[in-house]
Amino acid sequence: MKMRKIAFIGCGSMAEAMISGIIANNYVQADQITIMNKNNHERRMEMVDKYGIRATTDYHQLLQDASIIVLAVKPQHIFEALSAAKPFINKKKLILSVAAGITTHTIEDIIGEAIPIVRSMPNTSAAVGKSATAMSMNSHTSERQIKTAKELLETFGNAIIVEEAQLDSVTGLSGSGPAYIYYLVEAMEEAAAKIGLDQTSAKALIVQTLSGAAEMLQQSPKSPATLRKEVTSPGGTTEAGLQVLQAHKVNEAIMDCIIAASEKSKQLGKKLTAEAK
Ligand SMILES: NC(=O)c1ccc[n+]([C@@H]2O[C@H](COP(=O)([O-])OP(=O)(O)OC[C@H]3O[C@@H](n4cnc5c(N)ncnc54)[C@H](O)[C@@H]3O)[C@@H](O)[C@H]2O)c1
Ligand code: PRO
Repeated sequence: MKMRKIAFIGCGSMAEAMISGIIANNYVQADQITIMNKNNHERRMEMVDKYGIRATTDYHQLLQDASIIVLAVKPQHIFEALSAAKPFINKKKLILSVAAGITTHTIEDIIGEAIPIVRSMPNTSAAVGKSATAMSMNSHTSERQIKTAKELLETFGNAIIVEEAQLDSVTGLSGSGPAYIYYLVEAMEEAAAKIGLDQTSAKALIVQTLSGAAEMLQQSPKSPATLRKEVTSPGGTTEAGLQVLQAHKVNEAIMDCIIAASEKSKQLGKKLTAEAK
């Protein structure tokens, strides 16, 4: 177990997903994590009670002993949060941002100092230790700090290192990705009800189907297209279903969806960079 202290600026859904993974994996003791949010006292207390972590409303208290500062506020609140935190940030502390679209350059500009920054994009499956995370870092981040950040991110899933320019694409693909899957499941549940299946049976069948398909994709050397063809008997039921997806151009819709999300990540970054100047 590491002795370092971790401060979370922002304690919403992404921070909670990360904290639960960090604690479940004994990366640090719960009381080495301190959180702060904007003004939601109840939420802070809920997190303290649930995880045994600390909470504060004071930036000095939050950051004075922290060696890792996790930035987990919405992109539009980064400027405000970092401006308040700035007096307590120095180059000995590692900033680990999860904010969509916000570049390490923008963070450095707001702080006004050359500090180590890791920018990452996890997803909410961190809550069950299954996040697909990508990370990149600025040139002030040491090898040791890169290792530290990767280890921390790996407490709640897989983490890969990418070029920072690729992080907006990662955001559109896997950062937002769980939502696309949940959207699909919502539709599958509605369909199941329409064709006469009860909710409990439908949920069990859908979840096992998803997890089985994910396991196949992981374990089998076959491509997704080959695996799809193996389910699709000529003239059979799957073919009848897939024809409807093709008629609705669902593959194009999915591609457009991921492109739109990654474009939005780029725009969020540009907007904040412009505002920060
Ligand atoms: N939710 C996701 O699926 C997901 C996935 C990957 C990355 N992210 C990124 O994580 C970040 C947080 O997203 P979220 O979904 O957890 O949002 P959220 O709205 O659930 O949480 C945001 C938190 O920031 C706090 N906050 C706002 N302004 C603040 C300030 N000035 N000082 C301190 N705290 C402040 C809020 O009180 C809240 O606790 C975003 O930047 C988002 O891009 C989210
Ligand atoms: N959730 C955040 C958003 O929707 C970032 C990736 C997933 O902006």
